[in-house]
Amino acid sequence: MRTADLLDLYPDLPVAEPILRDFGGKRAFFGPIRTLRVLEDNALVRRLLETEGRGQVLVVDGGGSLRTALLGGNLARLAHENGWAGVVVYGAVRDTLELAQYPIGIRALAPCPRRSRKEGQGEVDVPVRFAGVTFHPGHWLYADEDGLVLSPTPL
Ligand SMILES: O=C([O-])CC(=O)C(=O)O
Repeated sequence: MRTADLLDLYPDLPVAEPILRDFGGKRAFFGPIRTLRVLEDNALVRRLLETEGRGQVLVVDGGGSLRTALLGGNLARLAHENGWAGVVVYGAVRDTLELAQYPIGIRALAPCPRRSRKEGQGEVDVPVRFAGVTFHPGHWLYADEDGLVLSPTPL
């Protein structure tokens, strides 16, 4: 269902502030949320995307840093191959031409050509907050051209 229709039905659903740009090959996507909190280190992003996605959406709180890219073409291909519905990054991505070729949702603040560290620092499946909303692991995310909506249950 379109996010606008969801909001007509459920006007109180949390809507993220429109600060994220669309980089993926699929503009509308949805799924249950997994989360990560990292800072300029994307080893955990790879570790999660290496697992079966089963239609989930990985939400990465990168602290809003635009100094390094947390996702690029290789990780986007991995996400697609492993069945993730999308990746939402509060931070930067790179290889943007390649990202647009994979039929998954990808949202991020901006592009940045510099790679991230690979140390594996960060937290997995903790509630993360950005764009004025809190993303809880296990809650559902619905995204399309109009916005990004959250729900504690599938709609
Ligand atoms: O490996 C990285 O740090 C990110 C990247 O460029 C890719 O996913 O291709």
